[in-house]
Amino acid sequence: MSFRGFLDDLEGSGLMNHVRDPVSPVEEVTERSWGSGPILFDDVSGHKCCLNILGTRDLLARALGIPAEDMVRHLSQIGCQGPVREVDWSSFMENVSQPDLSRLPIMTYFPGDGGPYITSGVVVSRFEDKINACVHRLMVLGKDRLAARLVPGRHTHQLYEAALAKGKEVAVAVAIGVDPLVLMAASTRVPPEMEFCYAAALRGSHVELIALDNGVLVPHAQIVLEGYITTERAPEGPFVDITGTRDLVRQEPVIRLTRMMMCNEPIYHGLLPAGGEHKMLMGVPYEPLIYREVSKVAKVKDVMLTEGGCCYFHAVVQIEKETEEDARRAIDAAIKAHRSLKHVLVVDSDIDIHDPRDLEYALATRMRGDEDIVLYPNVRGSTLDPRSNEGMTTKVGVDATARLDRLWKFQRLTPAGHG
Ligand SMILES: C=C(C)CCOP(=O)(O)O
Ligand SMILES: [Mn+2]
Repeated sequence: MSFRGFLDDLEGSGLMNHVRDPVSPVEEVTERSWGSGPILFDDVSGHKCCLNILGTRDLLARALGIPAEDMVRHLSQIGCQGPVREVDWSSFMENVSQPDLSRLPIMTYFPGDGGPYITSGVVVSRFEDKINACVHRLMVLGKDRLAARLVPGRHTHQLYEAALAKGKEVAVAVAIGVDPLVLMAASTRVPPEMEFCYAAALRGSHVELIALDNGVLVPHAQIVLEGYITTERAPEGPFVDITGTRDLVRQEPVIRLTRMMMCNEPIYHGLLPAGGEHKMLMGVPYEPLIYREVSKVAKVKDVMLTEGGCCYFHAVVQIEKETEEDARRAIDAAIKAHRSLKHVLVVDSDIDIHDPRDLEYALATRMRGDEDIVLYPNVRGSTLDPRSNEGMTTKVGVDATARLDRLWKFQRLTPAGHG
C-alpha cells in the first residue's frame, strides 16, 4: 500500500482526524496531535501534514494487513527476500528545485529543541556501492543543511566512517512520506543492505526504487531531498527522543542538500518524538527479532516491549518453560537480539503480558531477588537512556516463572484477571 493509499484507507475507515484551521509548525502541531490518533492538518505553513498514522499496534497491524495479536509471530517468520525493482519515474519528480527547507512544514516539536527536525525521513545512504536505509533524526541547520544523528556502530555510521577515512562524502537521500511498510522496514535492524528486500517481503509485493543523480536509489515518496553526508560536523540537539527526555547535544555529521523534489500538493509526514508512532516504529520491530532469538533456546509464546519501558528498554518474554534453565536462556537470547534492551522479564504462559498488574503478580509470586535476577554489568545499552553513561549501563534479567518442581504452589485457582 502506498503512503497516500494508507491515508485514504484511514480516511475511508473513519480513523483520520482533521484540523482545518492554520497551525504553526513550531510546537503547535505537537500540542494539537499529541494522543490524537491519525491526524491530517490542512494548513501547516500552507502545507498538508499527517501524524500518528502508525501510532498504535492496531494501526501497524493494519498496514501489515494482519490482526495485531498475530503481529510478532507473523513478523518473526518473514525473511528479507522480497523483490525490488528499479523504475524510472515517481511522482516526486513532478517538482524539482534547489533545496530550500524553509519551504517545507518541518516541525519544531518541543520548547528547547535545537531546531526543526525531520523525524519520519527514510535516509538512504550509498558509499562505494554499499547502501543503507534507516530512519535518522535530522535537525535543520539552514535551507540546504541538516545535522544527522548517526549512532556509532549502526550501518549508516559505518558508511560514514568508511568515507571519512578516505576524505570522501556519502551520497544520501531523505525520503519523506513513504509506504508505511517501507518506513517500518527502514526502522528494523536487518542484515546490511536488506531493508528494501525486507520491505518487499512485508508487502508481499515489489518495492520500486528510483535512481537519483547522486546514485542513490529511493522508494516512492511525497518529498525527496538529495545530497551528501559531508565531512563537516555541527552541534545536533537538544532533541526530545523516545523517552520523552532530552537527548544530549553532540557533534554530528552535516548533510548538504543538492536537490529537493516533491509531488504536486505533497502531504508532509510528521512523526511525534516519544509519541505512539515513534514507539511503534523504533521499538516494535525488535519484538520479532527477540521472538526469533528466544525460539532457538526455549518454547516462546509471545514477546512485548512494554509501553512503560518506552517500547524500547523493557521486554517481556512469555515462554512455556520445559527446563528450569529456559528462563535464563531466554533472557540471554533477548539481550542478544536487541542491543539497546535494558531489562528483560520472563513469565509463564498463564500471565497476561498485556496487563501490567499481571506482570507485577508474576514478580510478586514467582521471583526471589537472590535467585532469579541476573545482572549484566558495564554493557552497551541505549544512548537514549538518561541513566546510562552514553549507552553504557548494567542490564537486568528477571526470571518470574513458576518452579517446575513445585508447580502446584503457583497454580492460580482464581478466575482470569484481577478482581
Ligand atoms: C534514535 C536514536 C538516537 C537511536 C538510539 O540508538 P541506541 O543508542 O543504539 O539505542
Ligand atoms: Mn541497515
